[in-house]
Amino acid sequence: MKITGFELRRVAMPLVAPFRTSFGVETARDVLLVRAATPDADGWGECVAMREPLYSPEYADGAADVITRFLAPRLFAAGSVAPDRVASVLEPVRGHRMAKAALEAAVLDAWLRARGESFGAHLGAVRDRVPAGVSVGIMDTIPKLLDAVAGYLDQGYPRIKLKIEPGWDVEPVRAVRSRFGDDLLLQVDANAAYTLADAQVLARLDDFGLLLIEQPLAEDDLRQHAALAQLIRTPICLDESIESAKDAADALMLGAARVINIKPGRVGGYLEAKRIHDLARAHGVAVWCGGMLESGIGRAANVALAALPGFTLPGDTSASDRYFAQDLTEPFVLEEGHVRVPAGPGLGVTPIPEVLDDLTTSTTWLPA
Ligand SMILES: CC(=O)N[C@@H](Cc1ccc2ccccc2c1)C(=O)O
Ligand SMILES: [Mg+2]
Repeated sequence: MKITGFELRRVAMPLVAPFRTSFGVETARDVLLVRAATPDADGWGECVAMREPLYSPEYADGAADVITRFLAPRLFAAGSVAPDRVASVLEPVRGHRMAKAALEAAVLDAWLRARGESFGAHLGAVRDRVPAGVSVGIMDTIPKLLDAVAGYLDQGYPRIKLKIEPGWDVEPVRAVRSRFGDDLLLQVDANAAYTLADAQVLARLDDFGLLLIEQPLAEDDLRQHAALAQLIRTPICLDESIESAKDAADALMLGAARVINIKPGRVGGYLEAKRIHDLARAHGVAVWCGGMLESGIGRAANVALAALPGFTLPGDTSASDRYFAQDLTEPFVLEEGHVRVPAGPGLGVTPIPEVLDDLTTSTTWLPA
């Protein structure tokens, strides 16, 4: 695929409500979008890096810089690049997986639009809609948490994920479980806030029949997660720790995880995400699609990925209005607890020009 250039866009998207996790509070999404310009079609990719390197070492300005100075030039120098060659062309540049994932997704989207093939069809989707879970932030009080959960259940969300941290864990989970009953699909996400010394507290969560506990320990604590797995009954799911299929293989072999949260940006792209899906499936291990508060661009690709057969748990593929009053694309809506997989060529969605222009804070054109 001949690339004539990449456009980098920064887009400021206010959140409908502050979103608090163990690593901080977000009130707006600072999105880095990549548009791949080719003679046949334009393609879009979303870089999921946060504005600050609080979830992982990448951050939006850094991703824009590494794309501008090191990644885009390599793709231009490679001449015509097929989507499944992008990762190997960029491999000599160490790390920067979220930046690389955005470029690969934009090239893949352009290539698929030119061929009239959907993202889902290309990845191997077997469903035309996927169940959508919702991630609920840390709240000031338990009554406020219960109100928020009640609101999401009223909207029809089939799975609730609660952010936890030391001091906000057993009691909120106990309150949600006792208020909404034992049949509620309920899980927690610590975003690496605990250490092995907290095993006793984490073991108290075993009483609540959780689907999983996500990333209780540090992202480089693979051995410690394997030790924790011997001390608690709740299945451990890894997020931040899994940056490649190799990491997934290590985690499964070590017994550090029984479930994997797949985030295409975190693992370097949708093609690596599919490889992790295939590996987990071969081991009989469930995966689900995580979320990074993506706009409709990243959300469309995530929903297509979540339609693969091994995605047997609801993901954080919430409707657009979970985060944004106005999405960049036609909004993803919740219908009987599911969101539809776009069926059109490529992502099947495109940014709404007037919305994009209204929310864009900067645009950079990188000519081939
Ligand atoms: C839906 C969910 O919980 N996502 C992440 C955490 C997270 C939280 C806040 C974010 C703010 C800006 C960008 C990415 C973010 C990711 C997770 O699963 O761990
Ligand atoms: Mg997580």
